[in-house]
Amino acid sequence: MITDDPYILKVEGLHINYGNFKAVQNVGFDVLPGEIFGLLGPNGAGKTSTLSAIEGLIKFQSGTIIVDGQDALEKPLHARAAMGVQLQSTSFQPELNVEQILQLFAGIYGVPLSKEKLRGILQDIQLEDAAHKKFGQLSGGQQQRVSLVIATIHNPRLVLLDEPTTGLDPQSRRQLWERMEAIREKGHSVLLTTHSMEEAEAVCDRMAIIDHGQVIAIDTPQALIDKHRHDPEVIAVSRRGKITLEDVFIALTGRAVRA
Ligand SMILES: Nc1ncnc2c1ncn2[C@@H]1O[C@H](COP(=O)(O)OP(=O)(O)OP(=O)(O)O)[C@@H](O)[C@H]1O
Repeated sequence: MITDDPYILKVEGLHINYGNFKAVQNVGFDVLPGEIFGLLGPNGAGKTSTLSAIEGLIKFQSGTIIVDGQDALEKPLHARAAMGVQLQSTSFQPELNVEQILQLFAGIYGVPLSKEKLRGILQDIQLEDAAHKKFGQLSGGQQQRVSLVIATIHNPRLVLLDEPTTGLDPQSRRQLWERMEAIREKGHSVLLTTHSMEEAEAVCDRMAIIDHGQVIAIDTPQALIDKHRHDPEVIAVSRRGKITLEDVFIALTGRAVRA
């Protein structure tokens, strides 16, 4: 199915079950070109499951996922070519060094990688001196930079990042935000999951809050605050007299800690 819809990703009526457990129920949202879109939700809400279904890594029971105008089930290769996915560190062969990993993935995506281009990439991610280090020997921030380069090496229109800044120091986190914004400036899009309200406010153009496998709100971070700032529950959870996105999030998803 080819569509001329304005979005780069459209998810509709997505249901994901693990056995009898309904992890994702009727989830729907879309991501526009040149947009950074955040998926937020408490632990176990269904964010990673949703991302994994979009990436084609897990089967879903029903629903539609359209990537770059094509149904991801009907045209999985087209969908994958349009997407860049951040891999887990366990996806990298432990015996390969940074340079070899970049060469390997450039080869997989059919991207020519001359010595100059490779050097340019390493310079850009400040890893010239670590080119011969194995992935596991890199710091968390360095690993994150390599993962993002690999996810974007084929210049995909949509980049999917699952909690990309968890564990990063403020400097690395800022740099990653700037890299996401550079993707947006090209007119490409980022879909990320995060637990950080600060991150959502700093970089997300729009966000969806997912709870118990269902989308309970979609809007810009500021619009969510403005819409709910007078809700009694939001006022009740607020601290120091200031209403924040986190207050709105906790009021909407409840104060109970998830398993
Ligand atoms: N392979 C699986 N088998 C069974 N249950 C699973 C599986 N993967 C996830 N789940 C369950 O599905 C629900 C949604 O999990 P998911 O990882 O998508 O949530 P999440 O929002 O990404 O959570 P977190 O913020 O903790 O990463 C959870 O209850 C989880 O325990």
